[in-house]
Amino acid sequence: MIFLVGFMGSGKSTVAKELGKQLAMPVIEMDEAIEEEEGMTIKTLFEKFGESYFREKETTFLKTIKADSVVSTGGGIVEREENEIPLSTGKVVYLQASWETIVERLQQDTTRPLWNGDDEQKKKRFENRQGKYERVADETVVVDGKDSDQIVSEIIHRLKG
Ligand SMILES: Nc1ncnc2c1ncn2[C@@H]1O[C@H](COP(=O)(O)OP(=O)(O)O)[C@@H](O)[C@H]1O
Ligand SMILES: O=C(O)C1=C[C@@H](OP(=O)(O)O)[C@@H](O)[C@H](O)C1
Ligand SMILES: [Mg+2]
Repeated sequence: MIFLVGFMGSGKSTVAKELGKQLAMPVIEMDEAIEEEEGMTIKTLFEKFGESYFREKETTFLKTIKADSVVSTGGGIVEREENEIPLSTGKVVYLQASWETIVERLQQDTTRPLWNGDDEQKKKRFENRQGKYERVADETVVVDGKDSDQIVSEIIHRLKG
């Protein structure tokens, strides 16, 4: 199992697809799976039931993953300490992006419920999570200025070595 972790916009969903292809492993996109189970978008789910409801679903789903796969987690997977147990059953790869990269990529984004409010609030969330990603990571890959092919190659190289 390979878990990709990192802040919103670090490229987990994009990289997971490519990495799965290259390694011929199934890809599990946690947000998509939760959207299917709940029959609504993450955005609507947050609006209707709030963040803690989503976190429950996220933790429950994470625990059910059994197949050897590439898992694209949501950026908030590190918000609950109990998620560290299922994460520790696989290799955790942290896609580390700078604040500038995140802002550039998510400037126009309206789909992520926690990518809202003023910049200071968003940056606080970003800074608060850095140590948490580092804590769960087996490997850290800096993504700034790299395309997904480069990132995928680097992940494969790291996991081999
Ligand atoms: N290596 C990359 N270089 C430039 N843009 C990227 C890269 N990886 C992803 N993106 C773009 O950044 C945005 C967020 O990517 P996404 O894979 O959804 O991240 P995450 O799942 O970590 O939130 C998307 O618009 C995506 O096309
Ligand atoms: O960082 C977060 O708390 C979240 C990140 C999102 O996934 P991405 O990291 O793929 O954007 C999604 O799970 C939800 O909107 C909450
Ligand atoms: Mg994603």
